[in-house]
Amino acid sequence: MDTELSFNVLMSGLAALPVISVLFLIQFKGIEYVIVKQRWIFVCLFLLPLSAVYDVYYFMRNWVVFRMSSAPKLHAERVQDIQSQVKKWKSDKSQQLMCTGRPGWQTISLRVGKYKLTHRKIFINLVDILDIDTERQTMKVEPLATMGQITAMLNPLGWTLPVLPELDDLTVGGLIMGVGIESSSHKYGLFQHVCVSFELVLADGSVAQCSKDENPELFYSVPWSYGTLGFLVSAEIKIVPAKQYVRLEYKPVHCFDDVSNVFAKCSKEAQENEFVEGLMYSKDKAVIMTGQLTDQAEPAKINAIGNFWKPWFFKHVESFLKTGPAVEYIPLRHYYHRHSRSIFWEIQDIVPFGNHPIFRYLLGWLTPPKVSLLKLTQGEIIRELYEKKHVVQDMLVPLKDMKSSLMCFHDEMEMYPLWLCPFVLPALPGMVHPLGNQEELFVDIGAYGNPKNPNFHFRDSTRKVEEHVRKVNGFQMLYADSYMTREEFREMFDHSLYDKLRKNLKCEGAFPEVYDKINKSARH
Ligand SMILES: Cc1cc2nc3c(=O)[nH]c(=O)nc-3n(C[C@H](O)[C@H](O)[C@H](O)COP(=O)(O)OP(=O)(O)OC[C@H]3O[C@@H](n4cnc5c(N)ncnc54)[C@H](O)[C@@H]3O)c2cc1C
Ligand SMILES: NC(=O)C1=CN([C@@H]2O[C@H](COP(=O)(O)OP(=O)(O)OC[C@H]3O[C@@H](n4cnc5c(N)ncnc54)[C@H](OP(=O)(O)O)[C@@H]3O)[C@@H](O)[C@H]2O)C=CC1
Ligand SMILES: CC(C)=CCC[C@@H](C)[C@H]1CC[C@@]2(C)C3=C(CC[C@]12C)[C@@]1(C)CC[C@H](O)C(C)(C)[C@@H]1CC3
Repeated sequence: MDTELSFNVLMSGLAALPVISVLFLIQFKGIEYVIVKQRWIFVCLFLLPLSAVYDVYYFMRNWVVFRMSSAPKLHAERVQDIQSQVKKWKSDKSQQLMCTGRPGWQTISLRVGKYKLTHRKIFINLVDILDIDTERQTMKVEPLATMGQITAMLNPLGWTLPVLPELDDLTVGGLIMGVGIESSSHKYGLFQHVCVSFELVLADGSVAQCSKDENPELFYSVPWSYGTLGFLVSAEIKIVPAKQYVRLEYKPVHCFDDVSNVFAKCSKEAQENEFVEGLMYSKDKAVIMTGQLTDQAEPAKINAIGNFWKPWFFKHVESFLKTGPAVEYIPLRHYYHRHSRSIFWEIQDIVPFGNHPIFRYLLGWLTPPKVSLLKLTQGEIIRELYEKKHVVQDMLVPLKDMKSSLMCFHDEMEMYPLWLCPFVLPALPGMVHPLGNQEELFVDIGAYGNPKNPNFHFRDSTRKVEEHVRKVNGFQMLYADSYMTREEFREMFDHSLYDKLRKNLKCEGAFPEVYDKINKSARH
């Protein structure tokens, strides 16, 4: 409690600085100019120090929990607490639907769900790593454990997750209930495909375990269900041996056709390539990267890209378009969190000079600002600006349709860099599976930034891309804005098993449907 109090006092103290500078600027330039164009002042003076305080607080809290070895013991108690909250909701005969109590601003998604204001909040305080079983090669974790926390713990022990989505603050619960992907997904599938079992608290307050052998229908329906079948309270996830470095090969490509050809070839070589990723810098310029885990590195080629004074990763990769193909050895954890420091390339809009060596050496150690704090403090003007002039979309399309999909993105939006990440989609039951009954290679095309197409319209252009994705039997990631109607959404995502389970588990009246949580009008 004392720590919480000092944390709050510190936050209020830090708040005073930027308020004074912002007030000073408003005198001369007007509020909108200051908020939008000079966001870096607020970010550098306020959010960066605050993000560091936030990190230190959680680091100390985790350290205490670990020292007291109390996490596994507390798990059962905390699950009981969640059960009693759900049972209380039931006995109240509440008309409200339920959602998790995690505030919308804390999540790694573009918007805040409006339902957080009206639904009954169930507080899930489950933040710990419970067990690592190196014999069975699994780890048991609670849903609020983050990717940063998991790599910090697992990698020094010589283990890692086969699929480790790169932003430090992504949570296990969010990645399972939503979707998680990484550059190893062409080999292992999505985050859900490296999960072995789930433990959930259901709408009647009971606890259910599920895996591919026990309660399989529930197991296959949980991913992409966005908390609408029950509350996740733990998950068992596969782990694999880690090595010290990733041997990363940069392959620059200078022609549109070659982008998809080289990318497809590398993605199909799952035995040779542990990691495959592409960054596309214009219609005909891209760098395709392939990586292998290794303990032997050529010392002259080691590059610790995660050090705060190093250039942003996407800028570093771009330089190979000029200098030609190359190989580097990157420490494993630096590789995993390679896009964290520059929040992919979103940071360049927020701190435009952030990649300048002077900034990196002086203040780089404070970056990145926490996405949650940026979200909390963005205000209405920036929110609207991001809605109308900025795109954040990840479209998952079959690899065979990659070329037409890149063309569609180019025609509708013309925005670069684009993130290209291959993944294998097994033919398993659930909301998301390939059209036939054979596993298929897909690619995630991630577009984050400001479109250059002068005819871009945030709703119309996104709807055209959504239409293309449905046509090729692809999927939209749902953490960003979706403009689909309910019918279009049902056409994209297979609801047959989901509908059956919602009926069996008496979810109507307890949880909203996925569409009611993710559609544009449900979010602010
Ligand atoms: C055997 C063992 C058991 C453990 N058991 C538990 C446990 O029961 N419960 C538990 O919560 N933790 C547990 N931990 C994890 C421990 O809290 C982390 O190892 C510690 O938080 C990070 O230390 P580090 O010096 O390796 O991180 P660093 O290498 O200094 O971290 C670098 C960066 O990683 C990210 N990061 C690091 N830690 C976190 C975090 N906690 N959350 C988000 N991002 C982070 C941040 O971006 C940070 O800047 C255990 C660790 C070990 C080795
Ligand atoms: N590389 C990648 O794969 C990336 C993935 N993402 C996306 O970010 C999101 C994850 O962000 P994060 O902030 O971790 O998660 P969120 O808090 O945004 O949670 C995402 C959804 O999962 C539900 N959920 C979370 N925990 C539980 C739980 N314990 N029980 C029941 N439902 C739960 C939430 O329900 P509720 O609404 O009730 O809170 C919400 O609908 C995912 O949607 C993911 O696709 C983003 C960036 C990169
Ligand atoms: C599948 C993969 C790799 C997805 C990567 C998605 C990231 C690029 C997204 C996730 C959250 C995200 C939408 C976010 C933003 C940028 C793009 C992010 C980081 C920012 C920081 C942009 C600036 C905005 O003012 C605001 C702070 C609200 C958001 C927060 C979420």
